[in-house]
Amino acid sequence: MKIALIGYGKMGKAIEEIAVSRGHKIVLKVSIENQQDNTVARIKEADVAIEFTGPESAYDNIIRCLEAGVPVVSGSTGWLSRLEEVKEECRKRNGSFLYASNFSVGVNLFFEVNKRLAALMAPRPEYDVQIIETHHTEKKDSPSGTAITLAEQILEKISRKKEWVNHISDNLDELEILSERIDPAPGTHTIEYSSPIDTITITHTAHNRRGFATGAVLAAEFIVDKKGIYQMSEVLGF
Ligand SMILES: NC(=O)C1=CN([C@@H]2O[C@H](COP(=O)(O)OP(=O)(O)OC[C@H]3O[C@@H](n4cnc5c(N)ncnc54)[C@H](OP(=O)(O)O)[C@@H]3O)[C@@H](O)[C@H]2O)C=CC1
Ligand SMILES: O=C(O)C1=N[C@H](C(=O)O)C[C@H](O)C1
Repeated sequence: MKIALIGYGKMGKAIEEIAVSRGHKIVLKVSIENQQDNTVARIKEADVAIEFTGPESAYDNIIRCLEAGVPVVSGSTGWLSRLEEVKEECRKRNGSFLYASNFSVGVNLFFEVNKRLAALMAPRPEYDVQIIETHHTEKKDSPSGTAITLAEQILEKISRKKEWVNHISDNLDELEILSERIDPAPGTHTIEYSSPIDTITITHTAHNRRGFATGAVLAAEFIVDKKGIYQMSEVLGF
C-alpha cells in the first residue's frame, strides 16, 4: 500500500517503522514545517492516509483526505466535538474513515474487560469508580482520548454515574478522571473500584508506541479497499 502519513511526530515515525516492515511504502510525510505538501493533490498519490497530528489540526486534515477520496485512519485525540461533522462529510462523499482513541490491540482488549467489569458493578453501589491516566508531558490534551472512551463505556453501564469530570470530586454522580503527566510515559490507564471493604483495580500499561502504531497500520490495511465508517473492534473481529 502507498501510505500518506499526516503527522510525522512520535506516532508518525513509529507508524513508518511498522508500515515499512510490513512491505508498505510511505509516499508523503506531513509535519508543520512542510505543510505546503499537505494538499489534496499530494494526498491523492496515496492508497490510504494515516493521520496523527493533534487536537487543533485533526479535523481539517481528515476533511482534506476525504476531499482527496483517500481512505483515512485517524488517531488524533482532543477534537471529537467535530466527529459527527466528519462522519457526515464521509457519508456525503461516499468515503472511508476509521477513528480510534487507541489503536493498540491490548487497549482494545482492555475496553472489553472494562465494559464487562462495569456491567458487573452496575448493581453494586458500594463500589465507587475512578479512572487514572498517566502520559508524557508533551501530551496536549487532557483527559486522554482513551480515558474518555473508558469513561463513556462505564457511564453506559453504571447509571449512578451521570457524567465524567477531569478533577477530584466529592459528588458521587460524577466519574472522576485524574490525569498525570510525567516522563517517560507512553500511556497508562487504570480503572479502580473501591468499597469500604476492598479495591479492584485493572490497568493497561503501554511500554512503548509500537502497539498503537501496529494497530494503526492494521486499520489502514483493513480500510484501504472499503467504503464507509469503521471502528477498531471491526478490524480486530470483536
Ligand atoms: N489513537 C491512538 O492510538 C494514539 C493517539 N495519539 C494521538 O496522536 C496525536 C499525535 O501524537 P504524537 O505523534 O505523540 O504527537 P507529536 O507532537 O509527536 O507529533 C504530531 C505531529 O503532527 C504534526 N502537526 C501538528 N500540527 C500540524 C498541522 N497543522 N499540519 C500538519 N502537521 C501537523 C507535527 O509537526 P511538527 O513535527 O513540525 O511539530 C508532528 O509531526 C495526539 O493527538 C495523540 O494524543 C497518540 C498515540 C496513540
Ligand atoms: O498522546 C499520547 O501519547 C497518547 N494518546 C492517546 C490518548 O489520548 O488516549 C492514546 C495513548 O494513550 C497515547
